[in-house]
Amino acid sequence: MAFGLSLVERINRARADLRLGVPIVLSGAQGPALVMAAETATADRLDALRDPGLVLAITRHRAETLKARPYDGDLARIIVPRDGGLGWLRAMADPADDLRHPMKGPFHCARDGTADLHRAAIALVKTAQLLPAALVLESPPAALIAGNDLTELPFDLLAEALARESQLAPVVNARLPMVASQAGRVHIFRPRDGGEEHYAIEIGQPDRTKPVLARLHSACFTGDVLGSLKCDCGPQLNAALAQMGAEGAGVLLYLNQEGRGIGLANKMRAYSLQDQGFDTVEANHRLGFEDDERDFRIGAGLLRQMGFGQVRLLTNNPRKVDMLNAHGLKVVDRVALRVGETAQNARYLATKAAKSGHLL
Ligand SMILES: Nc1nc2c(ncn2[C@@H]2O[C@H](COP(=O)(O)OP(=O)(O)OP(=O)(O)O)[C@@H](O)[C@H]2O)c(=O)[nH]1
Ligand SMILES: [Zn+2]
Repeated sequence: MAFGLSLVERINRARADLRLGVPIVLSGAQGPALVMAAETATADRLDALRDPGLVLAITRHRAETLKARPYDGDLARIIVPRDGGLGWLRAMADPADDLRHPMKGPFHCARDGTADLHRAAIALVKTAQLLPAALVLESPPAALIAGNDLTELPFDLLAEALARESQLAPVVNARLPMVASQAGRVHIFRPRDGGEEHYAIEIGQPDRTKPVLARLHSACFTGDVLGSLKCDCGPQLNAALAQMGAEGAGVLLYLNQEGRGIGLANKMRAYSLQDQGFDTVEANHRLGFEDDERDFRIGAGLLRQMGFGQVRLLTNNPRKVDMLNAHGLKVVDRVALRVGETAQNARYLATKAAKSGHLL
């Protein structure tokens, strides 16, 4: 292994930079481009980037709300107006004040050239769990790059690197007696790509030659820890563990994909939009996200790595069944998990059934 930084290591550095409001460089055949996340951009750096060619890349979902033209299909490249300051930028990225200030346009959108660079910039900003909006300046003045020690990524390799299935290394496992079962064991897995750690809770000693009772649970701080009434996550977590305890065997994967993969801060933004009347899917879209940003391959990879080939899957989500079947697991049975319905989450559950294909 070379001593210098690998692409994955550079990507992690770039992610940290973007979260801090530091620009990064995407370099390609057309020369370098500067990228900065709209959410964390500072006024000084925005001023330094100001140029007639400065573009704000947003996803088609955000563009739809803003009534900007997504000439590139999945995204729009809005030319940053000369008087577009930090307030304008934040309001473009963050829908919090959309209803109070609905008319932000008209916008001029770029349609020449390709948007591959902008697409890669948005993907990277998303993996930093920031709002999916990125400032992009192609062909920047050399003085902005030279000597500024900015993290540089080869843009042509970026999309593939970000889409690659993450490999998880087992770190440690230890016994954990729980209310649901005395015979609990927690395994910690760490992705080699620098992403979030994920956990497996093994109950008893499941026979690897038979289908195991399994659950893929996505982290929900509000539901799992705080007892939120807005979703059914906490009761689902406890019911799944209880069923595994009662049967004496099972495996629950606790995947750190909070808010269906958008992170807790963005989920709270979505909750705030839900208080303005939007449903769970509409709220994600207004923020610029897909309704589900989770990488379901992680669960399949973890189960395989732990030696499981067949599962009885506790879920109401047919996408989880399809994903496991497509990635080397055999779902021999889907076990429904309907618990924790409240007056406050009735609309949320109805929306998941109507729009996300959840089974009632
Ligand atoms: N973005 C967003 N995420 C939410 C919202 N409510 C709950 N979540 C997240 O949704 C995820 C729920 O995941 P799961 O329990 O795996 O649920 P599921 O995909 O509905 O499937 P099953 O529970 O298996 O039927 C968690 O990551 C929660 O944090 C919301 O309104 N917006
Ligand atoms: Zn939840």
